[in-house]
Amino acid sequence: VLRDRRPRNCPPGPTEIPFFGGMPFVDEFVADKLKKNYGDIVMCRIGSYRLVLLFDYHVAKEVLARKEFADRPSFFENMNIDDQRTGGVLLSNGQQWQHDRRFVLRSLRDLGMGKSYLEEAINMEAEALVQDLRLYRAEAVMFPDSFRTAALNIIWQMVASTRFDLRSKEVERIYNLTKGFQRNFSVVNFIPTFIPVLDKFPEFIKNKIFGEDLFQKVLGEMRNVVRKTINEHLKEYDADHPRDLIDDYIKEMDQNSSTEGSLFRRGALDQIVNDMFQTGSDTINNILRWVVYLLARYPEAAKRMQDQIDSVVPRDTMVSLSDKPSLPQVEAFIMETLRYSSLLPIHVQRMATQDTTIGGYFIPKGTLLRVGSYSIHFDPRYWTDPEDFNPDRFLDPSGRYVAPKNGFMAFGAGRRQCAGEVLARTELFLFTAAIAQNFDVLPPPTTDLRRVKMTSLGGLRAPEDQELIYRPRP
Ligand code: HEM
Repeated sequence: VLRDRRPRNCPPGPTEIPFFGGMPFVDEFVADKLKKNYGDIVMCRIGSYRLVLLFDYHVAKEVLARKEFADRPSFFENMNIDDQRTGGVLLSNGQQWQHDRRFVLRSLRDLGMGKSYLEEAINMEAEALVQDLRLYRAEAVMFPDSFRTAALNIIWQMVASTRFDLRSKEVERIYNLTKGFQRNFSVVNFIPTFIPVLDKFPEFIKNKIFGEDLFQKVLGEMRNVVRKTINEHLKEYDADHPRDLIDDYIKEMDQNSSTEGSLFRRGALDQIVNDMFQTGSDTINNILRWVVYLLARYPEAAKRMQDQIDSVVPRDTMVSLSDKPSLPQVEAFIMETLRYSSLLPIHVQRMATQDTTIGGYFIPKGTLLRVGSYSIHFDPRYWTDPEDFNPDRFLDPSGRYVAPKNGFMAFGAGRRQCAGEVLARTELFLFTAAIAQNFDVLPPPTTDLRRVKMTSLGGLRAPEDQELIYRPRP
């Protein structure tokens, strides 16, 4: 207990109980209270770990770029489906992470991230989405399943050359797997991770109390889906015609098969594909929920966007990336959606790999680190009237789009900045433009959208399920 005492000159924070720690769970509201009580750099205990939360943009940007904060926590490896548990991008560290991240960025770029091939694929999906929304005939419906399928289709086409029908049942099955963690897991499941002594309990007790077998079951199901897809690719692989990210990787494995210690390994590929699934579909699905919710809640902003689209693109033509410079209203709406939604309100954990300091405070090795992007995005030091949804904040007096200089943290920063940012922004632009061009999104008559609560499922902040009307524009 004595050894466990808080070291001197650590950042301020709530009282700790030696050995057991402090708070079990931090969401954006808890984080906001911590910021109000203790300032921009706060330390709290989560079980046996110490966690530093950063709430100031400049501090966060500087710290995220540092080498000693580039790692994810070591317990992330428990969620890795690689047999060596070191592969992939999101959960891994060190040489294998660098290697796999470089491969993923290169492969996504070669497959068209930000290029016309990708634009075609996204616009095909956007067109299918528009057709699907028309099928509801302006009746009030909950957020449609087609959002999640369209999102999954883009990443899955790049990774595995597969596209699903927007109402496919197969997608529901795959998607439920990626949601499995979120739906089935509460903070209780992670208690043994944070209080390692509990990990020594007998298996049946851990299963009963902490649902550990459920965790392994979901992980196993994901591993099966991923492995089946890769095995099919291995059978069909043609070295002269690589089709997608999996083929690109198989090619590298082939070419490096005689190199001893090559990091191109089957297990790493399993986890890379899993990463793409986990990071590439639900993020877009949830940000699309935000887009339609905000279109319905702020009809004046929607109208300004629609008027501009109509003045640039004929109604029967899809908006393209080359129209972007002429559509600052769309760009501004998207930036404000990213700020206002703060989709990842508290970013993915990093971990200090050595004793270090932040803002003059001592940070011991092994301390977890998270950035409170929700607090940063609503910080009056960087944003005027931050509680207002106001796309105009990104437009200059002549209506030109102006990128924010400070205070924006939606995709993280530094070495582990979101690997799919370009893809996400491209999807967001084309999907938002397609929906606004084709529909007036409206609340059902007696619904007050200001009352809609936000959920934080799996760490993604989004409006809870909500009926909206997608009325085709005349
Ligand atoms: C609006 C959508 C998205 C948002 C707001 C978002 C945000 C983020 C954030 C905040 C991080 C953590 C960065 C850090 O630790 O500093 C991250 C990591 C990551 N994102 Fe995204 N993301 C989005 C969409 C995507 C998409 C579509 C992909 C698909 C490829 C993707 C792939 C990844 C990966 C692979 C990582 C891990 C990077 C690493 O650890 O090196 N993200 N994202």
